[in-house]
Amino acid sequence: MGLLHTIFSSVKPTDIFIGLLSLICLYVTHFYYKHFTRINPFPGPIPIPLIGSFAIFIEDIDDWFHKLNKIYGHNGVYELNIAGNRQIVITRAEYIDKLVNDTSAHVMRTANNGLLDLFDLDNKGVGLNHDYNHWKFNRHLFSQAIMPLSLTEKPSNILNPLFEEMAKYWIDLKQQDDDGTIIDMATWMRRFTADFISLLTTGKRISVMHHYCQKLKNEPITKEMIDSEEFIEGINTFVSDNQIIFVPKILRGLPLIRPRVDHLLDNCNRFYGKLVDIIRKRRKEIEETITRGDFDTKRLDLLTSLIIANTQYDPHPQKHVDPSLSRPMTDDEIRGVMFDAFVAGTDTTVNTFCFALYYITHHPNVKKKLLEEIESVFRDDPTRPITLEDLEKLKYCEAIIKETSRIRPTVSMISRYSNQPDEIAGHKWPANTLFIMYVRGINNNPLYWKDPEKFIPERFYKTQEIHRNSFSMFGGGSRMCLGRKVAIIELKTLLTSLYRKFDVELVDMKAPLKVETSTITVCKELNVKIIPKEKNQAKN
Ligand code: HEM
Repeated sequence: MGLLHTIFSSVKPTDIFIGLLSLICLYVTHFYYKHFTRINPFPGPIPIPLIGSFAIFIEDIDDWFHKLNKIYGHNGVYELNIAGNRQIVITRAEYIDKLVNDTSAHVMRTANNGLLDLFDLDNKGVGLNHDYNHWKFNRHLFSQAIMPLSLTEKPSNILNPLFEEMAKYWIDLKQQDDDGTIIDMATWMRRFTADFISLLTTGKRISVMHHYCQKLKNEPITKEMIDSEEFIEGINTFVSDNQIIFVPKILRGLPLIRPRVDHLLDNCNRFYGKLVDIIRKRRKEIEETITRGDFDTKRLDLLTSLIIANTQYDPHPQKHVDPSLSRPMTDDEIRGVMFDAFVAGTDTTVNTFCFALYYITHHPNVKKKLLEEIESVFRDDPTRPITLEDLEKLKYCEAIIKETSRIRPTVSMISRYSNQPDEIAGHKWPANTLFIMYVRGINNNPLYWKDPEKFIPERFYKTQEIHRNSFSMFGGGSRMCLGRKVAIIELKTLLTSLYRKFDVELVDMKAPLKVETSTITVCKELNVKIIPKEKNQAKN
């Protein structure tokens, strides 16, 4: 004790300061030594210790990637350091082949050194699940529940009346002397897709569109209105700020980061609670219908399919070679999958739809061709419900959706994490390397696309001329989007329904798209004027 006391009492504040300074110098020297002696050095911004590239905290991440692509991406690979993690960004189609098509090696999406476990996402659901066995089990059951749905008229049977309902609200909101209604399409679509996914997954609606309309009409606030707005808020907050989940644990306590983590955590826990409530209620309803003997296995929604999968009530019991896939799901596992359905299945469609609308309104020739196609398919009755057969015929509409996703993808960065040594882009990489496929860069690379900045849906008619892997809307390989078929049905139905009934004008033709990127590029606002067709024709 005496000796320790003597040592500490002889330490002066300047000694502590010098000690700390030496430690920092050592850390910084070590950081840059590692940086400048790294394997396969590729061009990219010089990182700052601990932080990496500071720009990520101040710029829109997609715009920043786009800018870096122009400066460093000429040879198809550049690199970044984000919060101490090296990321290899791939911008050439030929280099991503192995990442998307080698289904066995590149299954993981992240290094899992961030806060995934704090948010209970590291081994839950599908999208961010880092535990291979849990991911495989969840993906298998999610796919088994959603894929057959997309081959039936079920999505269309939900979408048709839901659009009619939304159209009624818009007309209802029109001022008497106006020829149309000015709406923020992004806000409406967020509500439409949430109602759609809720009906598709649970068979029940959350009526967010209805409550939003009540709010716009200044009707008295009810508990249902608050509940449904909270539901939307739960999805929106996660979509807008989920990047914070990838911040390394060591940085969590920093003053700029802690409040964002706490806010998102609070939001997630509330949203998880709502989903668990829905699942428990449905389990109870199923048990009651089974006891009464009127359980209907024909009208299954996604949630019911997940609850009864691999139980004696499963109408399509499957024998698996892999016995780990044959057990029923727990409520907690179903909650993870339902969370993905709402988070991955709503905003992606909203943004693609809003971007498409923006491009259509800026390209009268494209709009004209779309209207002609709609006219030719619905010549018999322009007001009848849209069927799967109609959607098959709407080829130009599909080309517009693809061209929109090429020029302005809503998911512009897709990651793959290699936990074993690997060879990518002609270089050998050690285990634990994170690769980012920069979709926007590849989709707009003049090597594969003539005049990439021009909006030309006709490109997608000549599929044989499209360079392999040069267009990615739904990713690829074993982690390819599970909702891709539903998404295309939804987008085609929405565009067709909208242009059958209304004409659409942008409120400000000069304004650029208002976007913000987290892991996806979100359309913040799209103000449009919706003019009912009869009125517009009368005016012309
Ligand atoms: C226009 C709409 C959509 C777009 C652009 C889109 C895009 C994507 C992309 C790029 C991925 C990553 C694929 C990869 O890593 O290779 C993905 C994953 C996923 N998507 Fe979609 N998606 C859309 C709609 C939907 C819908 C409607 C659902 C469900 C209802 C859905 C569910 C999922 C799920 C669960 C994953 C994670 C798959 C996994 O990690 O195994 N998506 N999506």
